[in-house]
Amino acid sequence: MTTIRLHNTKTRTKEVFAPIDPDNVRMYVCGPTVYDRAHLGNARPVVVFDVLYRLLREVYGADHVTYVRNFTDVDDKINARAKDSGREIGEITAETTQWFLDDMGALGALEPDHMPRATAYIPQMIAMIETLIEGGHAYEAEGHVLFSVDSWREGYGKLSGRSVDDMIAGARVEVAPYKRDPMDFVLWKPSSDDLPGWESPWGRGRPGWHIECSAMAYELLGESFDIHGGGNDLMFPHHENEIAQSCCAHPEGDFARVWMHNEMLQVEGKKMSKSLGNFFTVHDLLEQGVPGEVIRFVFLSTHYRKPMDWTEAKAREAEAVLRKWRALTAGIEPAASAAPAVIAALADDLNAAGAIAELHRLASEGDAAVLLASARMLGLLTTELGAWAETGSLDLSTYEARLAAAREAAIASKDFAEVDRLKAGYVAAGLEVRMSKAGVELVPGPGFDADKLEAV
Ligand SMILES: Nc1ncnc2c1ncn2[C@@H]1O[C@H](COP(=O)(O)OP(=O)(O)OP(=O)(O)O)[C@@H](O)[C@H]1O
Ligand SMILES: [Zn+2]
Repeated sequence: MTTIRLHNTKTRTKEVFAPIDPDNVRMYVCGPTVYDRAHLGNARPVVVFDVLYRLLREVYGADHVTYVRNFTDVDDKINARAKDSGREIGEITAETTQWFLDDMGALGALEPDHMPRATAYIPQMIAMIETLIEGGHAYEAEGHVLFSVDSWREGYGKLSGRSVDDMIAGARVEVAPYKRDPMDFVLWKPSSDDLPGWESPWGRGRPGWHIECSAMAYELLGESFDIHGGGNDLMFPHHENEIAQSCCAHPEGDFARVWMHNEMLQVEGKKMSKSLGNFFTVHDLLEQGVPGEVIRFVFLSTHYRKPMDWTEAKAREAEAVLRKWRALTAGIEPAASAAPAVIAALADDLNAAGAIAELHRLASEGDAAVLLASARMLGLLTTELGAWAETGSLDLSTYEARLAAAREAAIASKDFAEVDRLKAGYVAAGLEVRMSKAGVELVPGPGFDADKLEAV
C-alpha cells in the first residue's frame, strides 16, 4: 500500500499517516459561513482537501473514506446580513449554500460524504456544553456559557504553539464583564426575540461558532478521527478552541490526530478576505469566462503550505497547458491507474505541484492514456470540467485567413474599417489577435467563446 506522509501542524513535522481504522478513514474540514458568495481564497481549502480526499479514496478505497465539511448557518455575520438586506435568514443561508456547491462543483470538487448544517445539530451542541459544565470546564454567566481556558491550561495553545499570554496579545480577545478570564470564549449566548434562538438550560439562545464544529465532528466522526483541515487563519482561535472543547468533553478520545492547514491565497502580500475588501468571488471569475479547471490547475501549481497569488499570467499558462493536454488525450481511454510517480508526489504531503511536473513529463513522452488517468487523480482532464475546451473542432484558420485578406484589401484601399471590425469581434470573443508581416495568428484566451466568434 502507498505510504502517505502528511505535515501535522500539531507536531510541526511530516509524519507517516496511519489511520485509526483503514476501513473508515475520517476527515473533517471547516466549511463556509453562508452569508455571501465564496471568494477565491475560500476555494483554496476546498480544492486542497478535495485532492487529499481523492488520494485517500485511491489508497484506502472509495468506500473507506468519510469526509465531512460543514455549513455554518448560524452566525452573527449572517444575522447582520439579514438585518442590512431586510431578507429572511433562511433564504440567505439556503441561497448561499447552493451558490457554494455550484461554484465548488465548477472547480471539480467532489461533494463530501456529509455536509452538516449547524442548525441541524443544536441538541448535540447543547449536550456537549452540558458535559463541559459538569466537568468543570465551562460556566454560566448572565445567560452566556463560557469555556474556562484556565481549566485546561495544559492543553490550550499547543496546536498553534503559542503561550496564553501571546494569544491574548495577538488576538482580538473580547473582554466582557461576565468572563472570569479574558481568554474564555463563548459556547452559548442569549438571543433577543428578533434573533435566531433555541430553548436551552440557559434560556433561549444560540451557539458560539467553535462549538458547532466540535459537536458536528463528534456526531459524525466520533471522539477520535484522523484528519482535521482548514485554512491556517483558523488555527487560532477556532481550532485551538475546537480542541479544548472536544478534548474536555470527550477525554476518552483525542479528537483529530493530524491537523492540516492550507496557506492563504493573497493579494499583494495580504490574505484575500472579506473584511479587507480585497477579494473577488469564484463566481466572478467563472462569469468572466475563466474555466473552473483553470482555477483548479492554478491552485494545484503551488504547494498548499505556501502562500500564493492569483495572476492572469498563471491563468493563461494553465489554460494553454490544459488545452494541449486535452488535445493530446482527446478520444483516448484512460489507463487503468495513475502513474506511480504522480501518486508518490501526492502521497508526499500533497505535493500537487510535483504531480503536475510528472504530468508534463508524461505529456512530453506522449503517454496519453497514463497522462489522462494521472491528471484525473488531481481532478483535472475530467469530462465534467471539459466543456470550455471544446473548441478543437472549430477551425481558427478560416478566421485568420479572413482577417489577413481584409488587411491586404485595407492596405490597398486605406480603409481599415473592416479590419477594425473583425479585430474587435475576435477580441470580444476572447481571442488574442497577433498580426505580423508573417500573417495573422489567433490565440484563444481564458474567456474564449466560440458562439461569439461565429457571430462575427
Ligand atoms: N485568503 C484565503 N486563502 C485561503 N483560504 C482562505 C482564505 N480566506 C479564507 N480561507 C478559508 O476559507 C474557509 C472559510 O472561511 P470563513 O467562512 O471564515 O471565510 P470568510 O468568512 O470569508 O473569512 P474572511 O472574512 O477571512 O474572508 C476557511 O477554511 C478559511 O481558512
Ligand atoms: Zn471548524
